[in-house]
Amino acid sequence: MTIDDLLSLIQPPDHGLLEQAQRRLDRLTKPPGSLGRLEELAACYVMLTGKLMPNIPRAAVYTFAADHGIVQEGVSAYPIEVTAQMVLNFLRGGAGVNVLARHADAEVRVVDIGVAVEFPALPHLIRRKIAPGTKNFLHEPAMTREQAIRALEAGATLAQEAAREGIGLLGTGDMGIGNTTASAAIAALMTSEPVEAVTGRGTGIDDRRLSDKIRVIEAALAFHRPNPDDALDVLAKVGGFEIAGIAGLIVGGAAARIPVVLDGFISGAAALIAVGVAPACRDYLIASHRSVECGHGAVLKRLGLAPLLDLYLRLGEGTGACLGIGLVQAALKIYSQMATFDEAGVSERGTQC
Ligand SMILES: O=C(O)c1ccc[n+]([C@@H]2O[C@H](COP(=O)([O-])O)[C@@H](O)[C@H]2O)c1
Ligand SMILES: Cc1cc2nc[nH]c2cc1C
Repeated sequence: MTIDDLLSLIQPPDHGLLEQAQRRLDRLTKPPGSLGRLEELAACYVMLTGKLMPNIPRAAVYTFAADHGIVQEGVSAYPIEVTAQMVLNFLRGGAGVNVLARHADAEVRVVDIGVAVEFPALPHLIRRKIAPGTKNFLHEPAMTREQAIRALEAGATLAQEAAREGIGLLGTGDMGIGNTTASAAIAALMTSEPVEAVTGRGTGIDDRRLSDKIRVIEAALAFHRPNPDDALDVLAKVGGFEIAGIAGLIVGGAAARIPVVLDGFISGAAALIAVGVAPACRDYLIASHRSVECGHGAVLKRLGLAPLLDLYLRLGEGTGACLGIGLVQAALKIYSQMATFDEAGVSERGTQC
């Protein structure tokens, strides 16, 4: 199914269901609203999925891995080989995202959508490579428009397959040395913030590399002049394959009525692309956390999302998404397992106050 086909499938949320869910929450044995954003999460899940009494959903975090030609400009603290090495770590279950996914009872699904290394057939690696890394976008477009569309469609198809398997909650994750540079370029364009306001230290670069990174992004944007009203143009000129895959997962998730829990800065940049391509998918997004990466606040503001957590995370992989998934699951357990005032024989508030 193409992205254009999916656009027509994204349904606007049913606000009547939001009210019905809130009425149930208000009958539970607690002062109304006292579980704060957990109540909001449960009611939103009901509204988005159309299920008034949902089961606790099976959750899957998709960690999209890809490489970036822009690393030739010295924009990361780590060498490009780390992307492929971390893919193997994910597959062995030893990375941060694996640990937090186990904690949240979520599955990690690792997707090679553009790693520079050709992997042998490895159990559980989802092979969707569009190309062995992007081009260096200081000098040429990161990818062709056709590649951008194929990467988006690969992500969207994964979401649709997940829906058919009965997955009821999706998480986004990324692995790609150099991808905070691509994400900052997208963030600057799509939030209209100056490059220096949305460019951070990524894996931990020093002051000199940070100012070089800012200059590289400014030069690339001046060279390509991507059109911020054309998300595919932005993605193709300065994006990355994992960013495209995540954007596709979001669009496909929304089309299948599955809420999508976003990870950090890279997932935020991907969400800007997804919303640019399909504005209606914004409703299906849940921001797990606000990353240390300095552009993430502006990205979330532009998306109109309030992060659930602010834990000074900056790992990526889907680690924050796992924590967010745990909160959605907690919210749905409250919604479905807490006793009502009637069931528990607890007195509701009288009129005396
Ligand atoms: O998720 C985030 O907010 C985040 C912030 C900083 C770095 N990262 C991770 O670090 C890698 C990119 O950093 P860099 O410095 O190579 O651009 C990539 O694999 C990301 O998953 C992730
Ligand atoms: C070790 C390492 C793990 C990561 N996970 C996501 N990005 C990463 C970058 C590095 C360098």
